[in-house]
Amino acid sequence: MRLKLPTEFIEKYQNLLQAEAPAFFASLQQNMTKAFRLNPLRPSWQSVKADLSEPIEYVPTGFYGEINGRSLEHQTGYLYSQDPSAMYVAEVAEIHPGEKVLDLCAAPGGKSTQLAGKLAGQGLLVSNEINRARAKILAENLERIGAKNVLVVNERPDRLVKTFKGFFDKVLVDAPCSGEGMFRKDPAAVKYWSAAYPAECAARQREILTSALEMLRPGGQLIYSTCTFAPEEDEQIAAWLLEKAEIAKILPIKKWPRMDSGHPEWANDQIELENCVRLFPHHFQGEGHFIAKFQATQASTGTIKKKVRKKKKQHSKLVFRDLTASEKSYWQKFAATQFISNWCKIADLRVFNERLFYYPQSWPDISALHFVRPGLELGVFKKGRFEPAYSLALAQFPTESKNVIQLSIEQWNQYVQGLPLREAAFKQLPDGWYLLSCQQKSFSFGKLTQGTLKNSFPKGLRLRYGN
Ligand SMILES: C[S@@+](CC[C@H](N)C(=O)[O-])C[C@H]1O[C@@H](n2cnc3c(N)ncnc32)[C@H](O)[C@@H]1O
Repeated sequence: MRLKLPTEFIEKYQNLLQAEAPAFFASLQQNMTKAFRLNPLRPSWQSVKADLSEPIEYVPTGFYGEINGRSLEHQTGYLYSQDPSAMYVAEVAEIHPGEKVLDLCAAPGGKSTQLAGKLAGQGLLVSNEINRARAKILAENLERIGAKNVLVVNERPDRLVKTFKGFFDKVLVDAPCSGEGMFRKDPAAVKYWSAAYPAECAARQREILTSALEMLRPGGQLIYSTCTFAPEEDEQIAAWLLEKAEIAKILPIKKWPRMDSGHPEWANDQIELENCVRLFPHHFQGEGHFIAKFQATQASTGTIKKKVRKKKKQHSKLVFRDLTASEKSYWQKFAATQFISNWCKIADLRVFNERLFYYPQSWPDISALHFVRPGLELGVFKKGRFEPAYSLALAQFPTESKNVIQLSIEQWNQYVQGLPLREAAFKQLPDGWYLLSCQQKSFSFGKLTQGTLKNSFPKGLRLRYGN
């Protein structure tokens, strides 16, 4: 179906793009280019079952093509579907394992899952999403890829500053925007658009960025991106950032073939704005993105005077605690039967609401914040026992585990629909918890009792399967 573009949108881009405008408008009527990424956190990730015949040159883990969201490979976090232009943002961030990284506007997690892969389990990723429902989806996506060193929080950016002032090596602001690059994917974005909308979004972006700068360490890097073409939200925001005392300079971004430079003439003519990158759908295979990268000064951050918002309500201080002696023994017993080599030291574990989390002491205390995932959930203590969590199964490889049951693809399909499994062969095995694996991909823990594998697959995820 032909997309009906608003007249003011057409006039605006006719003016800005001049001779290129017809090609730009035509590209918005074309089909989207589908792509996906492989997950380097998984063992043998390069030999996953998927069509890898069209690699994306600027993303080492990226490929053009469509994946099946219900496939074993997707459900066990080997593959992630993502717009090819959105994939360049995390590449630009040039993450090194061990860094402390904030993804401030993170749901549903396209960039966070990529950033977590680049951290390779070292350092810390804090993924924040302001919208609670979206934050839960973000947590699920990060769980699925088996990320161990990620905190998922659900806060307004200004509320994060007290906890994380000057803390991060890198902050990504993939800002809420007027979404002009989403027109092809989501025609509702066209209906939402008005000539005034980019300026409204820009005001919100400035607010978010003000908080982002405060959380950057001196000399750290800020990566700013949008999926819109509006100069008000792109070059003009970059120009505004360049005027900030905290920003030393705008860093050049490598332009691969068909990537455009920023347009200084669409802001204040500062030539440095050419360092930004624009991905236009009439030049580039993808929906469209704008990316800019900034270096913070070596001086300390956090000098900006911000509007102080009134607190709506004081929420109670959440309590993380150390394990009790009996919890320690339940956990140690479970770990001894499961792990070939135990990567969770007791000192790195904390209990919150009877749930056990991998949350090393070196990580900042997030108990004053709303959060969705305070570290990797390992399991829950119930009366006199420990039950391992789904998220631990996704972060644990069959090759690292002692108690594994290998299931066929048919059994996997039944199990993820919530069904128990009964097999004669199970009767030979001792009762207890097993890591369930299919084609060497772990997907859940299951409790075996007298030959029946009870179903422990999370109820909320079961509904998404079925034939
Ligand atoms: C472009 S989307 C992020 C996409 C995500 N980075 C990804 O790659 O999957 C922007 C996100 O910002 C969130 N957001 C909206 N208003 C916000 C605000 N005032 N502060 C922070 N985030 C906000 C939206 O809910 C949305 O999830």
